Amino acid sequence: MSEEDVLILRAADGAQARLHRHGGHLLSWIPAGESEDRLYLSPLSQAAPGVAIRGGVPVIFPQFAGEGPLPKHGFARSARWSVQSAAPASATLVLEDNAETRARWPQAFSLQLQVLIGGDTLEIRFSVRNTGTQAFRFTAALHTYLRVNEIAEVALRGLQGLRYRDSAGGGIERQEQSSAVRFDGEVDRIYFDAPSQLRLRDGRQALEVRQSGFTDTVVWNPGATKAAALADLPAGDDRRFVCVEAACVGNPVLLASGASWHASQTLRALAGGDQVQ
Ligand SMILES: O=P(O)(O)OC[C@H]1O[C@@H](O)[C@H](O)[C@@H](O)[C@@H]1O
Repeated sequence: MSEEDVLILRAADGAQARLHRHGGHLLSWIPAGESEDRLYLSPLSQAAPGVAIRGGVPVIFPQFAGEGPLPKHGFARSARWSVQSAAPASATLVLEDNAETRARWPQAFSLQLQVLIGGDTLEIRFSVRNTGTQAFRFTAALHTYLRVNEIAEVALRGLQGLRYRDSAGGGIERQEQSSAVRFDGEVDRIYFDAPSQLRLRDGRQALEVRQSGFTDTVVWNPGATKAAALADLPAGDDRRFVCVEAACVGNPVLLASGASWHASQTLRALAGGDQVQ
């Protein structure tokens, strides 16, 4: 990955983050007082044109997965973003429509991704402005790869009772029965009308995952078999992350000409994962 396109954030309290202009991609986040990354980033990631970085926080826009005619997960994650501002503890990146995006999707838009760090918290604010003369619809997500020590020890709480689409199980709709989602093989689910707060624990450490403006939460881990087919993931690294994605999939957003849509995902590092339920 070309280092000249990487932005480094450092808060006065020691929190750190790194972003890449390719995809407007958050690569890394280390909370204050910690020494290890809370995000997973594949060492085989590439930031090449048309390719998405594997790990960190890919920005999915204007189409989640295969929910429309565009290439999987849309084009924002592999487009080159501009830096609007960068301060020690925050940065704002922007992507506007251009000849390349209009060739794929004939809409005028301005995307803004703002990353703020400090203490135990990372906030990612995402906004979409319709700068054209006609309304458009989109689906979107912040496809966050959370680093975990061992996937078998992971429990994700807060989804019990929710309706979800089981994408790994033929797209059937089910209702979550368990108080904690656990990972034993492929998990690929879109939880609809998700709560604003979830908790992820993996034995050693825990995280609070909040979202606002996004209506759904996608939970994904490829499991060993599907991971083996991902050329940009080292063998065994499917055990080192779980994606908890703040998303809008079930009800695409309809954005009128001149209107803006705002959403965010916030991560808070919690110490002592074993004690956290
Ligand atoms: O390999 P990609 O294109 O980054 O997609 C990763 C995964 O992204 C998730 O959001 C989807 O639910 C999965 O179905 C998909 O496999």
